[in-house]
Amino acid sequence: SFCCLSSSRLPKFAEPHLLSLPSSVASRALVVPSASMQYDKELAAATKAVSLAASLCQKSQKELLRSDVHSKLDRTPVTVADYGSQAIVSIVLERELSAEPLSLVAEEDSGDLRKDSGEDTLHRITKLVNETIENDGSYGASLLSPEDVCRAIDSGKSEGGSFGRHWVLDPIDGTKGFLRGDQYAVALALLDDGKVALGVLACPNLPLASIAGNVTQENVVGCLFYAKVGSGTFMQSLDGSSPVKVHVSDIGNSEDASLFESYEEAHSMQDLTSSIARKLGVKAPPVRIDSQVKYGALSRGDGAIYLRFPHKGYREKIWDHAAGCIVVTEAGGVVTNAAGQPLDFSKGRYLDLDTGIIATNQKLMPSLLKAVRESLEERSSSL
Ligand SMILES: Nc1ncnc2c1ncn2[C@@H]1O[C@H](COP(=O)(O)O)[C@@H](OP(=O)(O)O)[C@H]1O
Ligand SMILES: [Mg+2]
Ligand SMILES: [Mg+2]
Ligand SMILES: [Mg+2]
Repeated sequence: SFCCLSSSRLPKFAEPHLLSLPSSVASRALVVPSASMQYDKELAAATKAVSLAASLCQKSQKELLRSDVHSKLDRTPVTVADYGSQAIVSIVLERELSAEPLSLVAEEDSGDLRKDSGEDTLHRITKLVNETIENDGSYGASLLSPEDVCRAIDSGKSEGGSFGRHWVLDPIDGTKGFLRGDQYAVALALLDDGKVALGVLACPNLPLASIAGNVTQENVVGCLFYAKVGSGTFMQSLDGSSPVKVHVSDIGNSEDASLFESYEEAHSMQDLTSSIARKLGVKAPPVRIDSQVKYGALSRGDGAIYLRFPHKGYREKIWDHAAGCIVVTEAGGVVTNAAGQPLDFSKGRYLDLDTGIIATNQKLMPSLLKAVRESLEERSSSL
């Protein structure tokens, strides 16, 4: 048995305003959307897509068998839920926004599923996707074939770039956390001329109440964060409670700050992050969480600093940060590279990044940047 979002429980907060106008008004060519209405239609579609994908992931996480885990060429894991989530988001965006051509930059592709060895997996993914769409009920009963599912996954092959609109998707961010039964996120953002215009982050295992200090009494889990440029960041429960506006921590004394980093030791140089924490006088031990859930938790002030310093040679992908970045910045935070410059999402599928990503509030940023600079200098002189 499992629980799925019914369409009536899907979030309704971001319906396009034009839909409620008489058609004579809606069809008038010269209706210029006000700043607050801009991207409303896209945000509604993104929220629906991510909510459905999250329900697919929740169902799959419960049923997950070892055999559903595969290794990609880069030896990172991928599951039926990663593929299924990507297919769902692609299909929902396509159906909800059919007026515009869809450019999607997404992590997975169907290469392995189209091999003989992938046939069984593809069938399980197709079943998951069809069940999720059927449960939602808003797209009738037409069943998708395995080929439809592969095509939906492969619409994520766009290269992005600095012109026009591109959706950016991580169907499951934190696959390793997902496999452990820990934190993971479905992360979707829209780039417009190289800048993040909106972001939606589903965090199916994140408690609704604060996880500050790494403890929570709350047993209600499943959060959805969304942010639109210039409009703030909101959070609601994944099953559709009314949204609340969130804000980053207002801590100004770094000693009281708590610090997030990757759960996976291989994803960040923890000797460097502990040197930074020492310089800042941070008292609490770092809180290790998988995926962009760190950005979500930061946006509501559960912690004050996120440090990410991958080992040399690792190239960060835009889908690992685009949604999280706008969720934090619209909540009043700052996300930069190690030198304090904003992240540049306009360079294609990869972030053009030298060293590291840091996120915090405005008050702590100057001392954080100083600690980062000193720790990096000490490191390079000791190597
Ligand atoms: N060696 C490495 N260094 C840094 N990041 C890595 C990495 N190997 C994988 N990753 C990325 O780290 C993401 C998870 O983030 P986190 O470290 O915050 O939990 C992974 O996303 P996926 O799980 O979507 O593949 C993957 O893109
Ligand atoms: Mg991956
Ligand atoms: Mg990822
Ligand atoms: Mg992923």
